[in-house]
Amino acid sequence: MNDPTRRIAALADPASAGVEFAAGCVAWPGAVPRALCARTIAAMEAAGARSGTVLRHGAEEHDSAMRACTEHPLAPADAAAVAQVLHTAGTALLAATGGAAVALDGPLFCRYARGGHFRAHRDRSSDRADSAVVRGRRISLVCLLNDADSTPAFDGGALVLYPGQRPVNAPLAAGTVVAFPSDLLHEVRPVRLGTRYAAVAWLFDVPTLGAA
Ligand SMILES: O=C(O)CCC(=O)C(=O)O
Ligand SMILES: [Fe+2]
Repeated sequence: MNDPTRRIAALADPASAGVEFAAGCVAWPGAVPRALCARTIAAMEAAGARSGTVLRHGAEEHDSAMRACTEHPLAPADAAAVAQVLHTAGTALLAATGGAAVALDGPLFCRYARGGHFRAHRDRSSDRADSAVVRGRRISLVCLLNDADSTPAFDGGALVLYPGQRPVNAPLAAGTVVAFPSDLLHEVRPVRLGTRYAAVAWLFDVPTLGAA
């Protein structure tokens, strides 16, 4: 058995465990143990698949020119450990920047086959037709579950962020958690070979739900 607890504890201090690779963007290498990555990929392959959508003015649309991947709904028990690591990482980043009450949306477990991609977009919406959860997104969290050196492996599929003048490639190795502001422009470049597996989640502002 792997021991995610030890890794989560290491995330409690983002300054020591995380690397700020661009303004406001932090990576925690090895936050999700490799064995958990492999188990999650197996669970994704065993789960159903639906083609990925994009949210436009309150509606989920299929647009494979914009986003080509499949989403795999895992049983809560299979998703829980990865979700907890993503939640802990996002909370650590928010704590460092002064955060409000937030909750986790996701994770979504996404599979990008050869040619799969997600063109430049922002995860946080300002369209009032979109849900409060999407309008309230503060921190985007991504954990790649495999990389060029894993089995299965893939090539291409870089996560490129646009925090300033120059694009920045997120340091995505299997098990690394990357956190960045949800209003930051970013894209997943096309997968050239193999299959890319990733977990994606968002911390969103609870007050924007209007329930408080
Ligand atoms: O898989 C990734 O690296 C990021 C995916 C993404 O940007 C998204 O799902 O919104
Ligand atoms: Fe995104």
